[in-house]
Amino acid sequence: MRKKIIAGNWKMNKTPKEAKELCALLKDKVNTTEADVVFCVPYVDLYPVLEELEGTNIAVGAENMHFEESGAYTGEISGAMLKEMGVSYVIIGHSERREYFAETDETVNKKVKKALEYGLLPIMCCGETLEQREAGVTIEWIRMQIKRGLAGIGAEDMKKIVIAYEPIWAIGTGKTATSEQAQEVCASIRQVLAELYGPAVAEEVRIQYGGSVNGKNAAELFAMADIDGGLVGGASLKEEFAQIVNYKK
Ligand SMILES: O=C[C@H](O)COP(=O)(O)O
Repeated sequence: MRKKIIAGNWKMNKTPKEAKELCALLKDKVNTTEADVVFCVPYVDLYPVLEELEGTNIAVGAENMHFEESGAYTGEISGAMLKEMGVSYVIIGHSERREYFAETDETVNKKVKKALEYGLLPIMCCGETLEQREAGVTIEWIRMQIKRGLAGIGAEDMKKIVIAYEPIWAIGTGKTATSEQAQEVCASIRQVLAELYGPAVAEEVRIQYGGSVNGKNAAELFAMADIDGGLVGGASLKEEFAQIVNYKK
């Protein structure tokens, strides 16, 4: 049985002071779940959040990292820097990074490899646009993103990676994929993982759904056979996140 993993992606929200306040509001309320809980926060919030969450079961993640070791990459952050701070997870290839910061499956692949090298657990994102869904190419597109993102990664490393399926049309729009739509794609991701790594590895990998997850729809989405939790944007910035994390209660 796969353990659920529910991660908040704060995106470009919360100053360090506000980050501490949000942690203080949420930590006791989310520390009680059986699921793994991760707060993925802006770089400048990592220290205050790590400090505020010390002694809880809540893990801390970054929202991005660079694929190079170090060097002349002004404004970038390396895997080594994140690891030394005590960060556990890192989101890689979010659709907003692909859209606004020219990330490609190739850079995603390099970042996933570098994260693993530093013992960071990647949350690798994939997802289709509305046009792709309407054109009926969703599964084909997702299969390609998964294969390219994971190129050259071995089975043992694969077990450490979390895949987040986020249909772009459902992000921040209030338009959630139905649980059947989300399940269909998550099952197809597990299928491609089985083809690449064998069924045993595919069964171990955790696949999240993301896109307008909220306190009301979380239980139904997370009850689907191949959905092992969520990557939550907007609702992770408020008390509602506790409701999502405690979806069983
Ligand atoms: O990473 C999180 C997703 O982009 C979902 O964002 P949302 O929950 O605000 O739709």
